[in-house]
Amino acid sequence: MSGARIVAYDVLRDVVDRDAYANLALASRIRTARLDSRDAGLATELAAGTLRGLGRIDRIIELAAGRQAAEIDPVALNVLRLGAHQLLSMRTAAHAAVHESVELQRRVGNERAAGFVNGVLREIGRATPEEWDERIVAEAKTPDDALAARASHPAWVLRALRDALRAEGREAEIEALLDTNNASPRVNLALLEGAGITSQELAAVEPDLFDAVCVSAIGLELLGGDPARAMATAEEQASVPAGLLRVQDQGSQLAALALVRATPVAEGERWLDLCAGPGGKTAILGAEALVEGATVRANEVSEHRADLVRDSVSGVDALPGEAIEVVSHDGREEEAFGCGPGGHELYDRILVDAPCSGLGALRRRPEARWRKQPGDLPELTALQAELLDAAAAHLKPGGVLAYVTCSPHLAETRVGVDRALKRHPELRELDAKAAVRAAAREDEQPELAGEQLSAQLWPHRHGTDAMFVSLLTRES
Ligand SMILES: C[S@@+](CC[C@H](N)C(=O)[O-])C[C@H]1O[C@@H](n2cnc3c(N)ncnc32)[C@H](O)[C@@H]1O
Repeated sequence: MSGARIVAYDVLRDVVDRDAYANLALASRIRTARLDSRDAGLATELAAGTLRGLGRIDRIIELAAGRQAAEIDPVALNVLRLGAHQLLSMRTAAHAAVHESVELQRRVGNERAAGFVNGVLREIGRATPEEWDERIVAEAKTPDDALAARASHPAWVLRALRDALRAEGREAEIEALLDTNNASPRVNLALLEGAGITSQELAAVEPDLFDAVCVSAIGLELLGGDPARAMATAEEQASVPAGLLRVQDQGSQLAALALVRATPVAEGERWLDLCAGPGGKTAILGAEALVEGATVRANEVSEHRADLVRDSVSGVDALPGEAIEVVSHDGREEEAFGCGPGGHELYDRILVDAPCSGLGALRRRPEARWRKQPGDLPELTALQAELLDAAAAHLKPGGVLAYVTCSPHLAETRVGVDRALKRHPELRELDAKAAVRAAAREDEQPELAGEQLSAQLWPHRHGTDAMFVSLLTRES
């Protein structure tokens, strides 16, 4: 019985039965089990792949078992899910997947259910994955249900993603997007200003570790292996200061850089990151601010996440220059902006990286699609509007406000921006597409569709999370 399979089973149970976050559970279980990097990779693919595919996998298990998933013993169901994922998506040899799953059932559950696990997985192994997909599609009630079942997304998420693509005339790309959401993304890194070496130079020094052919001007892709080890190698071999090479999605990099590239920066500018935790974009802004002669204040409502921001910017803070101020307040309150009684602080650039549904990062958060509900949206969009209003009130004339979400859901993107523009006639939208292009590598310019000035990035097109960026300025 391989350690990887036991870790994957434990993670599945942590996430499905105990509401844990898959990425945190994986890191902790892999560490405790002391898996080597090969087994860690296998455990990650088993657990994350099973969680992404849960909708499709459960449907197929139900057909093969002849009963509803809710009627199956929870331990055996999780064992079956891992086994089915190996048979349907990892193309593990059927005898190996069945044998390992039966052994796993004996180890973590009761012996009596081992025969049931054996029977259901053998039944699944009798047809090809394509034949199973035909069966689940055939019994779906609507075409949306059929696509949602095959591509393992809740139908409401599928519709929200398709609406956002349709707004750009790209509705036909929905299947490509859903398939990309189901694949493990490469680890992306950002190499911050102040590192003394560009991302292209670092990739040239360590060609076995990094590839710099990617969309963000400061981005790198990890070619494989452990990110922590790769970062340590960059420190040792290329003298990259600690904390300046960081794991970060490239869409997230482009969103932060777009705020800086939107207009020329003047010496002494004051920047505010209103919803900063855990601080990925704050670190980029801090490093850029050192070069541009600006200062950064980062605010985050949660004390714990404000501590994560402090950790995140420690590498930038160690560079000579102005330190980044990190505070913890509700971004809708005056204190977040550093206003004393009667005072009214204004900023040249404000980032509102708003709390959102996260539907743009489904690749990276394997369980997220099953946890979100359409009912979450009204509360989120109300909070996004209030944070935007508070930021607008503290934007200098001629300043730039970046409204960013890690979601392409129209209610959180265009609709939110259009409503804000109606509430604030003093605001005008800038060309975010141009700013995102200015943040991208010259030879990897992202193709950004749609007539609006805002920019929507897509996993299947740009290899990034589906980040949305709108840039607003206050008329002088
Ligand atoms: C999308 S995340 C920001 C990600 C971050 N900018 C980064 O790149 O690492 C949104 C953050 O907003 C915080 N938040 C939620 N409500 C808030 C509020 N009322 N005021 C300020 N921050 C808030 C959340 O705790 C969360 O850390």
